[in-house]
Formats: sequence, structure tokens, C-alpha cells
Amino acid sequence: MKAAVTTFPGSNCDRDLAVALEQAGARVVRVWHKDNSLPAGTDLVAVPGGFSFGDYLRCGAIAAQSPIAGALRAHAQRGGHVLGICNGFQVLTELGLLPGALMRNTGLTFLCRPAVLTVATADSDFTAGYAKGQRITIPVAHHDGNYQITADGLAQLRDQDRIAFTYLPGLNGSVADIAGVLSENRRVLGMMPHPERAADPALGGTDGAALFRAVVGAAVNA
Ligand SMILES: NC(=O)CC[C@H](N)C(=O)O
Repeated sequence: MKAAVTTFPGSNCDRDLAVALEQAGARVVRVWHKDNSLPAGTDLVAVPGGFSFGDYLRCGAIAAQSPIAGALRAHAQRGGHVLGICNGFQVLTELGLLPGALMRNTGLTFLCRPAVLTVATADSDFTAGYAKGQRITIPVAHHDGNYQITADGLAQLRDQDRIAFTYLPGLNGSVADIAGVLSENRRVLGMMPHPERAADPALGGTDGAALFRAVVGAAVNA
């Protein structure tokens, strides 16, 4: 299974993400934001966290215009798997691959700490390794993690069981405490918490490892 990890100027979790995917059994290739195609046979595109292009305009807005973004969009439109973590989630909303937007945290501070999440659905190739309702602890590190969506959009996410993870109430102002959402075809996941920072005992937690194992197992030849 081949996973492509993107790097933008300011990405700072790309290596961690590559290591987590490798530990789950993926063959990882790294792609640069100026590349305009993905390596042949890419099964999963993984967009890491960080501060792409200094978060100017809006987090993820400039990254969404870069050459690799076109290839990423085409991969998703073909039904390929895409995982966006933190800044990666922001890029996927800016690309229109996921609905909603990530706004400034209501407390106006950068939040960097472990967060308890509830697995809201186990019905996806990313979350199948958890039980619905399971509590897991995954670090957050963001200043723009306040997920917002229209009332109609929220109703659609709920009706289609596309909320992947929620926070315990009140972390950053996100509507319905949403921490991660799935695309309509359930092949694209965006989430603000960092599972790659909880994927090895040496990091102090392993609750994120099941996500990488699940998608590495499922994304082959998608
Ligand atoms: N760790 C990250 O990816 C952070 C994303 C973005 N720079 C924010 O602070 O919201």
C-alpha cells in the first residue's frame, strides 16, 4: 500500500505522519507542494499539520492553490483515500473536499495538549478500528480548530453519519464539538487532533495507531 505525504512550506508534522504510516505498514513517498502529480499507484494521500505558507490569508488557503493540490483533488474525485490532519484538514476544507471551515479558537489561544475524543462513527476506512462511542486521547495543537458549518450542513453531516470524532464539550468552540468529518463517499477524513502524535508508546500514547492501521489496511487499490 502506497501513501503519499505532502509537504508545504511550514509543514511540521510531515515526517511524524510518514513514520506513523510506515509503522502501520504503508510504503511512504514524500511529495512536494510544487509537484503537479502523485506517484503512480498512490492509494492514500496524507496532508500533515503545520503552518503552510505561514497561515497567511487563512490557514490552508494558499496550500489549496499549490500544484500538488490539483492532483490531490483529482485523487479524491477518483474515489481515492485522503487524510488531512490539522493544517491538512484546513487545506481540505479550503479545497472544497470537505464541508465547513476552521475558525479561530473561541478562547483566542493556541491549544496544545492531549484531548479526549469520542469516536462518533466506526463506519469508515479510517475509524473502523475503533468502536462507536469509544473514548480515545489524541493531542491537539492549533489556533484555528473551531469547526463551523451551516445548520443545513450540520444536519447533512448528522443524517449521513459523517461526524468522525467529537471533543468533550467546549474545547475550542466547534459546532457540536466536532473534531473530524468525513466526505460523502467516506474516503476523505479531516481531523484537527494529531493521531500521529499518539501512535507509538514512546510518544506517551497509542490511541492514534488504530486509525493508521485501519486505513493502511483498507486503502489498497482504492
Ligand atoms: N498543528 C497544526 O497543523 C496547526 C494548524 C494551524 N497552523 C493552526 O494553528 O490552526
